[in-house]
Amino acid sequence: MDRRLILVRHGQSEWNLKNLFTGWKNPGLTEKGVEEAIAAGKLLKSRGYEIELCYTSALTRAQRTLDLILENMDIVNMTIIRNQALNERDYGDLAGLNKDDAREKWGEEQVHIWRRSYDTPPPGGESLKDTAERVLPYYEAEIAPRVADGGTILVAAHGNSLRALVMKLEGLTPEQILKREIATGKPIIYDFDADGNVTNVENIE
Ligand SMILES: O=C(O)[C@H](O)COP(=O)(O)O
Repeated sequence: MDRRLILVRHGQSEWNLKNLFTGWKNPGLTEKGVEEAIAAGKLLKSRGYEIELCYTSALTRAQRTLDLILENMDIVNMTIIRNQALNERDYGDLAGLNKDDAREKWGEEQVHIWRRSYDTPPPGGESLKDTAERVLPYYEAEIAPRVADGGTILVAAHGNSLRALVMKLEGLTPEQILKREIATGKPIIYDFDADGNVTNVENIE
């Protein structure tokens, strides 16, 4: 029996394009973001996956990405569970600021620490650790049991909510997660054994 989890970061958003910190703000997808989501759907369809259930965040860019993926897999009547536990990390006071302007103001290194370190939060926002502390309990309580039931579960979420999950699923250290980037619209596929251990990881494009 397959026990599979597919993670996809939303396609490029309007604020990704403008290079703005986004977090819990709610911009839509750009045309490129729509194309990325369509391509992800076609790719997953070509693999022949039968999706049992889908999860996404409370934010439009992830929801729309999931809708486009399902549409392009020719899937209708899918159960989609939306929960803000899967939202992007809250970027706090940085939300809406330009990332290059922030580098000029606070320096390259400080901004990199806010964006990629494990436990240093941006001012007024969530660190990756804080993000993991809401993503992982939700994953353990709601998603992991469904994966264990068998079939393929699809999650469309965000760069940092997915980094929190990837860190756990791949057993990465805080140093290793610092370097991990999650590309928009590129599925990451995990297979599990009956004991819930990851047996295979595949990045497809
Ligand atoms: O919330 C955001 O600004 C981005 O989607 C992710 O940001 P990051 O690349 O700084 O983690």
